[in-house]
Amino acid sequence: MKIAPSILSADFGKLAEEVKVICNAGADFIHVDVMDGHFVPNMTMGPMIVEAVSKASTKPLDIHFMVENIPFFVDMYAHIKPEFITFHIEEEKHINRVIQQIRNYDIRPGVVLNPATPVSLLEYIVADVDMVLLMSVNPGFGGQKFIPSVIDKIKELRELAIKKNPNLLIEVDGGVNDKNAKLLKEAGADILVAGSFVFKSNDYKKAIESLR
Ligand SMILES: O=C(CO)[C@@H](O)[C@H](O)COP(=O)(O)O
Ligand SMILES: [Fe+2]
Repeated sequence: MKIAPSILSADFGKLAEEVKVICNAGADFIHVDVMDGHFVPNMTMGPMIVEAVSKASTKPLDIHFMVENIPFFVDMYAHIKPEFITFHIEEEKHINRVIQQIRNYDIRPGVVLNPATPVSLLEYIVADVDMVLLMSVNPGFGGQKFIPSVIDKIKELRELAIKKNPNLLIEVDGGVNDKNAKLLKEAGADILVAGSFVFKSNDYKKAIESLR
């Protein structure tokens, strides 16, 4: 199981230090939540801050866009060279075009589903992405309560992936903790994002290990 701590819950007053510490504590990826104040009612990090995070990080970045006008954001953040860029399908009319736009930068594309968005919408997309991120909270904020219906969605997506994209990575984001991590793994998740569970603990390494 790979763990991607979300720096949304880190101390932004010492962000570079937090990134270095979390990398040494065993993070596999650094999950970066980019919010624009339109798609979600919160704003987070512009490209200059994400670039500073990337410079401090020894692990690849996993950028989660919660934004409108996705192609504009892809062009604005691509030079940072994250491992993944994921975007919400609820927002994009031309999903295949954006997937290709991300690939043209040699970045691995993924799509994100809100908790109420059905897996069936992925039938003709799943073969074209490297990752699907299933939200287990409504996006916008860290520290929210886990929505358990994501467990059935992971199982459904794993079935679809077996048929259409056996290498697909399934990532889960929102309210992940040491109580639900095992269920998420058993359902078929490959990568767990965790913000408050890791960054609000006194021992990041122990918190990451407990999720794994
Ligand atoms: O994308 C988001 C929130 O919209 C997440 O990545 C959060 O940052 C996860 O935080 P926790 O729920 O783990 O505290
Ligand atoms: Fe996220």
